[in-house]
Amino acid sequence: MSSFSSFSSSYWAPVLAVLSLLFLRISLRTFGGQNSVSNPRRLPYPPGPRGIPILGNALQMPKKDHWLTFGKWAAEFGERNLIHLKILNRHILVITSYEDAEYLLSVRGSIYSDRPKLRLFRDHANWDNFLIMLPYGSSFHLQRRMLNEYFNSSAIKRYTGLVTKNAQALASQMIFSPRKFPEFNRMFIVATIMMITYGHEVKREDDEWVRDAEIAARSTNNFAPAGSHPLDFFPILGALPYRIWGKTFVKHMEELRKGAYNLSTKPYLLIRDRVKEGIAPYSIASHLIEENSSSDGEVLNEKDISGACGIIYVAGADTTTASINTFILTMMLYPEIQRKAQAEIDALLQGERLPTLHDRDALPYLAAILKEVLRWRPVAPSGMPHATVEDDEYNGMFIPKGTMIITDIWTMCHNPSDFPNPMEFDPDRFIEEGGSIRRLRADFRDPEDIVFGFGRRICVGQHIATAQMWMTMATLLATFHTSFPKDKDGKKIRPPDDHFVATSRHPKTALQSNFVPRSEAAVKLLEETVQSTEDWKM
Ligand code: HEM
Repeated sequence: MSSFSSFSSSYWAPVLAVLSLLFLRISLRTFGGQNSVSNPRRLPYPPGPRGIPILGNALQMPKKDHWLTFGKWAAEFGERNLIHLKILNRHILVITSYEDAEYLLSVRGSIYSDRPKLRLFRDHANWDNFLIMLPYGSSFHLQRRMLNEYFNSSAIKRYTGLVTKNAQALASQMIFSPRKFPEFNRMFIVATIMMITYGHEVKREDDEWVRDAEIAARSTNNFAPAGSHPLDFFPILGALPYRIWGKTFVKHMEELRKGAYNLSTKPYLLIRDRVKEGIAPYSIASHLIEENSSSDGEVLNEKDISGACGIIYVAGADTTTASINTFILTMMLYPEIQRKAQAEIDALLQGERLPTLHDRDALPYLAAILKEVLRWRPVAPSGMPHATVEDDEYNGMFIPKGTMIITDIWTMCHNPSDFPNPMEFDPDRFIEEGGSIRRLRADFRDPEDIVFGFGRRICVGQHIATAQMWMTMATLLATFHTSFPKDKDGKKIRPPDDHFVATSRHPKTALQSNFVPRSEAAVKLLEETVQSTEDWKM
């Protein structure tokens, strides 16, 4: 799901024409309802580019890759690493430094943990129970507690067998279908998610559950960037019939509503029936249903259970898949780094077995590659917006209630003071070597503290995401060499430079890569391991 609200929707043209004629600034405040500013000490807003009356900075907002513009603005205006923008009645604060993000979103978390009101999604399309959309309140706390029980750093140990099995299954597919990495990467990441969440086994590429979820996740793209439709700015417009926005809008709204149903209500009802019949395998959904069932069979908190389970696919599939694709891209771009990682694995395993998650601490160079993949092309470059629930003052600046907070993860990950030569892919930046000792440096800024967001809304799935990434990376490195494929003239087929511009949206074209087994022994070991692996049970 697109994560940032800007002002590029085509729906705005007629609205603006009417607005500029009809609305005075004061009436914007009345309709928007977000701007009841009390600033008795008349403190300044944080610095930022100068806007124009009524529209504010709307026309300066970049159409794409806004994080790059934020970085430039930070250098120009943001000597304090904060940039203030205003679009119509909405205040926006962009935070470009790790320290400020950590302080405001964690230490002052009681003020900064709301989400902007994505009214189109929440009020008009039934996405109101998905954790990622929830306001900071009781449902938010309940769903965080629910998911934390299954995804905290120690809980995810119970998925070790499943994550390992699926990484090995992915690698074994590369023996026969070396050109289909993107498809199988996605399938096996989703297989883990579906098994953990619903106990559903994904066996084929065209699995019905995956297809439904995929269509549902895609239906959000018609309204990207989320929060940018006139309905989000002026809820009063919601009283008008949808057809005033055109036929396509009506169709896209139907798809969005169906998407919400297919992602949360449909699988929930199915698992609830199975629990009642006593035939549901253990899963997050079945366990939550059992935990919340009263003695007369009624299930409490149904909306929260279905929302918490539904968000796992939306938030976890694209992000993890895209990160692994970025890893493959870096291995093709930097073959010497690939060889160094393989040498580290070979030295530990001696070709006698495949890696397991227990080997993580013993392979510091691989850990460094994982961190560098997350940093170099963060999949959520401007995070998910937070919002403030009350007025705040920070370093002599005023931050009004209802301000949308953008964490500019891209700029933080490319800050040259923390990461010298930030555009270089250089895992060695995290490593110290001396004699026969190689270990992760203790004194570096850890990208894992940035890319998963901040404070009370920090990513729920960060531990399972890095476990899936690590396991896939280690297994592929142990068994295959990957390189750019060549065209009929022997020229390397490289994706365009902006292929992985780092959003969790899908890449423009499928990543082509050429997987060649490192040796016959590696293939034999892989096949034997896959055959001897038993079905996984939670
Ligand atoms: C490499 C993979 C991933 C990355 C980089 C990532 C990154 C993020 C970021 C930046 C946020 C926003 C945090 C904030 O608001 O400050 C987030 C939220 C979230 N993530 Fe992830 N994520 C990843 C994988 C996953 C997975 C596998 C799951 C599922 C288990 C997941 C579940 C969530 C949920 C539920 C939220 C919303 C939390 C809330 O609103 O309170 N993520 N993630």
